[in-house]
Amino acid sequence: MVWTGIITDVRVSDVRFPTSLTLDGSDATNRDPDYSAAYVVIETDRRDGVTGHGLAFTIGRGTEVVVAGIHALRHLVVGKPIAAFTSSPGEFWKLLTGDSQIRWLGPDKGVMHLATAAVVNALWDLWAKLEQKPLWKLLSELSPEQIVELVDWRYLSDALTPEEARRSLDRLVPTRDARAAAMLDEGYPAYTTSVGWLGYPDEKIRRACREGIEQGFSRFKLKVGLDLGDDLRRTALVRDMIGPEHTLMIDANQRWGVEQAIEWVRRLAPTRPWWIEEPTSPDDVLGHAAIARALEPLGIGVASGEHCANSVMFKQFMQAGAISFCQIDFCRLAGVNEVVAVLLLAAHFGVPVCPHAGGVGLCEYVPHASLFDYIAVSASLERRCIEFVDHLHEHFVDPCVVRGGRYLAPTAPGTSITMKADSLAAHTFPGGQVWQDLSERS
Ligand SMILES: C[C@H](O)[C@@H](O)[C@@H](O)[C@H](O)C(=O)O
Ligand SMILES: [Mg+2]
Repeated sequence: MVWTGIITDVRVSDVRFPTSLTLDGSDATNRDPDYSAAYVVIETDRRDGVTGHGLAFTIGRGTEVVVAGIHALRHLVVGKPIAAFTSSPGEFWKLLTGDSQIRWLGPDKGVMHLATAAVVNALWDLWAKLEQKPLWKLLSELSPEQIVELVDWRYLSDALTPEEARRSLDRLVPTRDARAAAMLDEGYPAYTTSVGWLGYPDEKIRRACREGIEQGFSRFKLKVGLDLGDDLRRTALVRDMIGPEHTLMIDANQRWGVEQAIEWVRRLAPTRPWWIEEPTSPDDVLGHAAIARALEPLGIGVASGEHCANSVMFKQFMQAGAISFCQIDFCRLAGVNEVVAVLLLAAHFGVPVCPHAGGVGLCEYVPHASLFDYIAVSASLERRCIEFVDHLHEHFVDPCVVRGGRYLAPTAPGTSITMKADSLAAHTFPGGQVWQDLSERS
């Protein structure tokens, strides 16, 4: 279908939620996050008034810098026909990431990459709404050739060629429908991080574990990394609460050096964590590989990706055997196109993808990636689960739904990221009512 219409505007808001007041989202490095987003709305001249929404997740201060980054991309989008994106999304992605002057600010990393993610994902939201399909369905119905076209292969084809990717996608086409039906029936396995933010006192952790089990979760993630004594106590507490049959994961949010990570996690090993997440710098491929080698005999995997800058970095992590779980982030990578690139790489290297979703809007986004992965790319649920954090869903028009420890398949057209207008207005920084009230109180 060729969609008519011209993109007429890219509007951006700086929206922040004061989560630091309750320490929701806190970890050993990010001690007081205010879950925030640079929020984009793409407008067109179409009579149906359809708009494309997208966001880049941030944690408070600095959101204004991402907003400026999005403004810097305007000239690449405004005035373009919608069909320039929908007929060749891969070419459009290269245009957005390849501006001959802006590229100097990256390439493909940092603030401009976050800004690009918000814009790319807003374009996909627009397209999925026009098609009247949730994003996962739109992606899962693309042909293998169309999927391969989404990806910029320039820096990836030494590890995986587009022809190889197309052949493995081809093999799964006849069975896609059965997996899509299973997803609609059963949903996708989730794990919860809401039990273990670093700033939570023990009693709150106990309560959250009890609630998590009642809600049907079997996998629980706890923040570690600040104080070994606290970690020994808290990991034992969670293991005790969830019992030997359930799964515990731990997340250090980049707190340690390589050797320190190995020593610290060895001390926590008796509580049998399934993975240690972000043990060290997110850029240290060989450091992660060393940690992975040291912890493998203990049955502890290394997970990383929420700060992995781009698909080239993911390629190296996988080539080096440095991660046993790939945690794509829907808006740290430059949106859907680059997420698809990493899903293809992960399937090729046999690394399970367990998307990062600890933030505002990420739980809304990532089921689309995992459902598509299962239906069209990896066809496996083994060692795979999507993160769930139970915060701020009430601000979205089509919030994610998790039941019995599984994400239900999103059904509304788009990417599920459209925020309610009154939530957006109240949380806009610094002028929204919520921030006005807080500044009057202080
Ligand atoms: C600041 C954030 O809440 C992080 O702690 C969070 O993304 C976390 O690393 C996670 O894995 O969910
Ligand atoms: Mg994490």
